[in-house]
Amino acid sequence: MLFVSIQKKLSHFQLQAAFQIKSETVILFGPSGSGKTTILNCIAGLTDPDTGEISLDDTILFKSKKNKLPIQKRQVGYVFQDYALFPHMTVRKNIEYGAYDSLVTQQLLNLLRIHHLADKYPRQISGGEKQRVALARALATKPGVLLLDEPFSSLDEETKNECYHHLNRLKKEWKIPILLVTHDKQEAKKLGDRILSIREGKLKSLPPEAF
Ligand SMILES: Nc1ncnc2c1ncn2[C@@H]1O[C@H](COP(=O)(O)OP(=O)(O)OP(=O)(O)O)[C@@H](O)[C@H]1O
Repeated sequence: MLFVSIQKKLSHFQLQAAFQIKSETVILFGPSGSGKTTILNCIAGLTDPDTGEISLDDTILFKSKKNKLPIQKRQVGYVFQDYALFPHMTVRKNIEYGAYDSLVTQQLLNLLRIHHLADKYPRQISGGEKQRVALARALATKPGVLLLDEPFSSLDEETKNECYHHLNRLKKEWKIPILLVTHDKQEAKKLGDRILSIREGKLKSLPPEAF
């Protein structure tokens, strides 16, 4: 379980976030600049809260600026908005980078149905395929939590639906907490078990029916 209870002063408001995520997909939904990426970055360790606590199962990720786990030890899988694949590496090498063991790369290539792309470079594959490679790369480290920052925003409807299908399959097989940022109500409905709405750094829990 992921536990987050943090405070951080941002330029125009105070971020105050408190939530827990079990083996489920929680959507973080809110306008631009409301603090969504900052929450993900605090969990991943790319930025620090001012105060608060973040833990994953029995491991404390953050308790204070002096008592925190380094990024590489956090077991957090993070898929950024722009995928950030390494352009000079093949799909297989991208996934192998930081992989837990060599078997896992092949399993992920199969699971996400991208085995036929293993020897191609990112410039040679489509947006939806890149998206699946980015997911595979994040999962190759066997993370205890998966963070997704608007990963499907630049995809067409058909490719989005395909990615939703893969993500829902992953959720069932991996049983880890997934926190997904999106602006898209349909996406929130299709993927979310729960929805956290955020406005100026304050969170509110919404049932999916409210959408
Ligand atoms: N380290 C920081 N210190 C102070 N303010 C920050 C810091 N990082 C981000 N901000 C500000 O905090 C606010 C929230 O930014 P954040 O990137 O978390 O929003 P977001 O909800 O992810 O937006 P978007 O949907 O546009 O990506 C913005 O006004 C941003 O300028």
